[in-house]
Amino acid sequence: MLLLRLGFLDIDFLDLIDIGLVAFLLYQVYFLIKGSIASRVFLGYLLVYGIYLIVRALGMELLSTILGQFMEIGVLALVVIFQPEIRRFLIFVGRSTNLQQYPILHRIFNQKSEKQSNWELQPVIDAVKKLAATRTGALIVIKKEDPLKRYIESGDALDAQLSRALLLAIFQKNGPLHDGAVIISDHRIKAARCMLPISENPDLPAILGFRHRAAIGLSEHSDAAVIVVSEERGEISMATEGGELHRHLPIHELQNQLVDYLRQR
Ligand SMILES: Nc1ncnc2c1ncn2[C@@H]1O[C@H](COP(=O)(O)OP(=O)(O)OP(=O)(O)O)[C@@H](O)[C@H]1O
Repeated sequence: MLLLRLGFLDIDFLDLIDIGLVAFLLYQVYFLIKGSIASRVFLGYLLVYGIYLIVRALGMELLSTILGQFMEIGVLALVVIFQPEIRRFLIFVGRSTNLQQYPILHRIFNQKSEKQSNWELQPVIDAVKKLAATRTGALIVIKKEDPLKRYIESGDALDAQLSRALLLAIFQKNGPLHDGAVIISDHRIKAARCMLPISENPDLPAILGFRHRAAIGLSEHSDAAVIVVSEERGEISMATEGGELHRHLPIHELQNQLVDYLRQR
C-alpha cells in the first residue's frame, strides 16, 4: 500500500515500519555503548562505512575494493569488539519477553528472585555496615540473572553458606582472600578474589580508584548488583546495570535499593 511519493522514492507502510525498527535498534545500540570506549570504535566504523559508500558511488574501483574488504573483516572485528554489548543487548531482548504469558517457560527460566527478600540479604547488609564502620575495603557482587560464570572462575572457589561472619573474615585486611571481589549467587558465596573488568569510561571522577572502576566495569557487562566499600572513605556505593554508580549510600538506603534492584525484572 503506497503512502507517500518523494521524487523517485515510493514509501509504503512496510518501509515506515522498517525505518521505525532501524531507529529503535540504533537507539538501543547507542544506549548500550554510550560512555564506553566502544562508542568511539563504532563511530570510527560508521565513518569508514560512509567513506566507502561515497567512494563506491563515485566509481573509484581500487579504493572501494580495499575499503570493501576492510568492511567485510570489520564486521567480524566488530562482533569480537562488541561481544559484551551484543550479549547485553540479547539479555535485554530476552528479559523484555514477558514470560508470565507462558507459564511453562516462566517456570523453567525464571528461577530468580522475587523471593530475594530482605531476610536473605541481611548477612550482606550487616557485613557491609561493619566493613564501612571499620573502613575495610570490600567489593561484593550479587548475581541477578547473568550467571557471571567467567568472573566466578577467575577467583578462588568457595561455594559456602552466605553469612556475615564469613564476609567479614574474607575482607579482613592482610587476609589471604581480601583482594578482588566476592561473588554471591543463590545465597551462597561462590568465590572470593575474583577479577572484574575495569571500566574504561573516561568520564568517571578521578577520585574513583580501581575498586570502584571494577564495580562499574562489571555493571557495564552484566546485570549484577555490585557493592563497594571504600577503604579510604568508609563510603558505601552500589553499581547497577549500565555502569551506574550510586554513591554515598546510608546503610538503610543500600538495603532498599538492593532489594528493589534485585526484584526488578
Ligand atoms: N579488576 C579488579 N577486580 C577486582 N578487584 C579489584 C580490581 N582492581 C582492583 N581491585 C581491588 O581494589 C583494590 C584497590 O583499590 P583502589 O584503592 O585502587 O580503589 P578505590 O576505588 O580507590 O577504593 P578505596 O576507596 O577503597 O581505596 C585492590 O586491592 C583490589 O582488592
